Amino acid sequence: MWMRCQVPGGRVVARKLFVRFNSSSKNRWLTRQQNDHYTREAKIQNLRSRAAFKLMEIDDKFKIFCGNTPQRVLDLGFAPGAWSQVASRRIGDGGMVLGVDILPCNPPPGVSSIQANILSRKTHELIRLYFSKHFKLNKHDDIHEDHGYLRHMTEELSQESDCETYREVFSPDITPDKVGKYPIDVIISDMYEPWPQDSGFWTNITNAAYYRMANTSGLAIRDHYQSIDLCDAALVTAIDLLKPRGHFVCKLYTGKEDKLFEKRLKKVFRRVNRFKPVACRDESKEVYFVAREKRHDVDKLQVFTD
Ligand SMILES: C[S@@+](CC[C@H](N)C(=O)[O-])C[C@H]1O[C@@H](n2cnc3c(N)ncnc32)[C@H](O)[C@@H]1O
Repeated sequence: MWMRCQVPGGRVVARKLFVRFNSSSKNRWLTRQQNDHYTREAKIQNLRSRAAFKLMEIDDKFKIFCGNTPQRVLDLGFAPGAWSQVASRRIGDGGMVLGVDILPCNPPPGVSSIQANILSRKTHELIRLYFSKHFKLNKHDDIHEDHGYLRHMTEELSQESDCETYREVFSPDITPDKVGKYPIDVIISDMYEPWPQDSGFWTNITNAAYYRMANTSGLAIRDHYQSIDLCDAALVTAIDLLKPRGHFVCKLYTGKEDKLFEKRLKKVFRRVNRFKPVACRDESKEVYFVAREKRHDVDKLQVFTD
């Protein structure tokens, strides 16, 4: 496989990438994928990954989406896009789905996306702008060229400040608060390990290890703590942007701090359930928290004070 890399001095060169698989673990992985009912079914239903079935189960049980109401949905860690597909099929006509992922990924039809790190404040601003101004992030123009996302790096955006899209997004004459302080009805977060990437390798953020958040390591403790960080980031997003009575779904790799995270959730939401969909692999340490009916007047500081 060839990869484009930046070398000191800024030059971009092509380098051959050698990936060595341990053949027995590769075979085990391939056999598991081929025999997996959900993987086959995802292909048949034109869904981007088997993860779609987890969200379907969650929604069937907890009724997160209302088919007859146009909801605004934020999908954190959306790539490759299966949850966004489920959300956009299950919300009412006129609803909006925005996917955010640190990796570049073209969103499914009807979904907009930002390539951005959820740990960055700039990302929160962009999410708010998207939902309040209703601009389309995946249209093809000079900012979104080729990739269907808006880059969140300030310096990149300011280089584009002459273009029409920049003015459309950031011009002060459009009221950002068109939909109020809390513009989102549902936040879903499946953030964790990167999906296997097959394009977009040139992108700075993909190759900059510093920005990459997590990758399942098989070390339960490490996976758990990194997962808790991402869950807290998703919860902060919910406190800041989710409307009162809104719903929140969040994946967690279980461990020592589950109870602490659940306690935080209970300060923000009236109803909190822990759920492991049948579609999760048995050996997986993941569970989902389904938190419904966000409380009014949540105090962020108080939520994170134990
Ligand atoms: C398991 S995948 C999500 C699968 C997705 N729900 C679907 O149905 O297709 C987890 C995603 O979280 C993303 N992610 C991890 N850390 C992130 C961060 N700090 N900000 C944004 N996305 C992140 C990864 O890049 C990866 O694509």
